Amino acid sequence: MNTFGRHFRVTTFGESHGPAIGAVIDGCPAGMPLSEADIQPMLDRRRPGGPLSSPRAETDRVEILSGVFEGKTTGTPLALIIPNRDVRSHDYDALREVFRPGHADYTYWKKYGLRDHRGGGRSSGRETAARVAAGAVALRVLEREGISVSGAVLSVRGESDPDRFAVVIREAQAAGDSVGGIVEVRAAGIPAGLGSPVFGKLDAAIAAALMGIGAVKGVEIGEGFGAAALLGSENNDAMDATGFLSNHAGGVLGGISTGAEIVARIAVKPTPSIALSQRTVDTAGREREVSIRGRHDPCIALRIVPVAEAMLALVIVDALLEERAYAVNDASGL
Ligand SMILES: Cc1cc2nc3c(=O)[nH]c(=O)nc-3n(C[C@H](O)[C@H](O)[C@H](O)COP(=O)(O)O)c2cc1C
Ligand SMILES: C=C(O[C@@H]1CC(C(=O)O)=C[C@@H](OP(=O)(O)O)[C@H]1O)C(=O)O
Repeated sequence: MNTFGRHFRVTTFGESHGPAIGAVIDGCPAGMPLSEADIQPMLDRRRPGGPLSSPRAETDRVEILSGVFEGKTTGTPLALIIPNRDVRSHDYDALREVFRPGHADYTYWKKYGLRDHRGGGRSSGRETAARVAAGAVALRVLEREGISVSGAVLSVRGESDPDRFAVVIREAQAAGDSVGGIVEVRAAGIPAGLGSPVFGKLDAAIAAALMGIGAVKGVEIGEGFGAAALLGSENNDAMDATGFLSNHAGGVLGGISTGAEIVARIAVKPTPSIALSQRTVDTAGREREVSIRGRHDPCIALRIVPVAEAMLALVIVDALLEERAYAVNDASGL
């Protein structure tokens, strides 16, 4: 499955070491001003090449190929393309027959009987550039509705002082290792009433979207796992005439938005590709030792923030457009 959403449908395409990656969006409302300049800043936030990320030098320049006429969306499919500029695929020859522990090599091999060993093909975090491009378009739609999305790294390997993140990451990297972290995403300005009551609950859709990002191993909404240790009187969000007095629910009750901020957190695992020697097997089932070279993120949590924002934006825009599809026509008098 390479398509996400029902009303604002996003298909991503491309491999990490292919000529390009990109996204096709079907269902974007017509008449919205849109240019590459609306998408590029979010892609720049995700781009590799920073001091604490993979040194792969990608410019990640997006081009809109279709769906915009005279600066406005036409309501027809938007095609966004991002060329891959720095693949260096031969650096990955040693991995052709070896499964990297913690990566998707073994499962792709078992499922498809072949695999693109050059940076993992579509299992690469590189694919998330395409999601971010689509998410940036979703955010343009949401902005016009007064909805905003933001994200932040809460901790790295249990350390919650942002001034210590770089130290913790560099320490692990120097030892040939990697670290994980926790990231929070929020959406504000959400109207009450988005989502479905039974199947397709808004919180379920958010969890699936966030868990659908590589390296995400846990999702919680609002109080999340912490709610299990609270009393009902502590966890309930009491109300007065002005609205909710707290937001333990994280903005969703019964699968439907409450109108309060949506708050979700994700647990991001340590980067699987590490320089330390690890035991594995090859495609012939022989036992091997592997020490992974190449360009890898020492801490994916730092890079995942715009990706998580993009996925949350895609869920919300989809729920918003679904709501519009079923909206009562007040003018009809029915
Ligand atoms: C933005 C981003 C960057 C990533 N960078 C790397 C990386 O440099 N090296 C690596 O081994 N995995 C990296 N990953 C993680 C793998 O893509 C992921 O662990 C792999 O596909 C297996 O999927 P799973 O962890 O969800 O089971 C990255 C993921 C994301 C979302
Ligand atoms: C290229 C990106 O991240 C990549 C994600 C990734 C992985 O295994 O997920 C492995 C590395 O790719 P390669 O080994 O081909 O350099 C990262 O650089 C990107 O985020 O744009």
